[in-house]
Amino acid sequence: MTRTATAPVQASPKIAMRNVKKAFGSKVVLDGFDLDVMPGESVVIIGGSGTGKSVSLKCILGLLNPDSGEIDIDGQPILGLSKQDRDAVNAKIGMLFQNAALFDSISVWENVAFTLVQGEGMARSKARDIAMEKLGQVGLSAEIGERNPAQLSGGMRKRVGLARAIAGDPDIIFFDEPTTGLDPIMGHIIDKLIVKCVREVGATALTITHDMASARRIADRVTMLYKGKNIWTDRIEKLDSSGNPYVHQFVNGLAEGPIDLPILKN
Ligand SMILES: Nc1ncnc2c1ncn2[C@@H]1O[C@H](COP(=O)(O)OP(=O)(O)OP(=O)(O)O)[C@@H](O)[C@H]1O
Repeated sequence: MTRTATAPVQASPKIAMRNVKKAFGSKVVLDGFDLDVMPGESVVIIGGSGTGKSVSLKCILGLLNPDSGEIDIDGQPILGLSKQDRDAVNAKIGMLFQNAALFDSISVWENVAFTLVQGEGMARSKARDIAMEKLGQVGLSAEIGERNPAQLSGGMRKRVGLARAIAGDPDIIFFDEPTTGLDPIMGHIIDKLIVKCVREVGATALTITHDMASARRIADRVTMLYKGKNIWTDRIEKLDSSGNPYVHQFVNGLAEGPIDLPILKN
């Protein structure tokens, strides 16, 4: 980026989470989660199973209400919004679900066009054209668009889920474990498609994963969640030289280290 010496540009975050706390009964899951995601940036949240990665995404989407803290999107506080205002915020967000979450009772293109038709009231013929274009962006033909999702492999279903996530040209895309259930080669292909599509749409991306190979391919920055807090946040290139023993243990999948594994206590 070119900047003039006299006018430094300091963009404000697309997503800002400040001291977000969330407990379920006595179980504290988020205990002061802080994260800024800048416009056009791809941030990956890593952390062990049950550390609250999904809970943090659900708090941004309004599916869960934090107990305290602040979440802003485009500088606007989004906690406590009316349903109508919340829906308007969520209309800016695309989501690729872990299992792709396709409806098997309708065709592939109808899945991709679902929000355009149901949410935005777009005419079916126009929505179909957009769906076919988005399927093309993820490398799927119009012939696939006419098929039933049940006929597709896991990798193809992920591509359809990605096409649906970008169908509305969202400002923000969430990726929930995008490579789970895929073989390493298909995981690599999906990661490359994610990077390409996020760039083409010009979106800001937030991904949760424990697939470190995937994180390295798609992240600009990474934050590690442990015991409800971000214990380390930095550029992905710093992952192997973090100097943080928790990050080191997690990234290298070591059985020995400082990470407290509740499962070993049962
Ligand atoms: N609606 C809920 N009610 C009660 N507990 C919940 C609820 N949602 C999540 N939890 C608990 O919060 C903790 C964090 O869950 P979360 O799904 O965010 O973990 P995660 O880091 O995404 O894990 P994984 O990598 O295994 O998907 C878990 O102990 C989970 O049981």
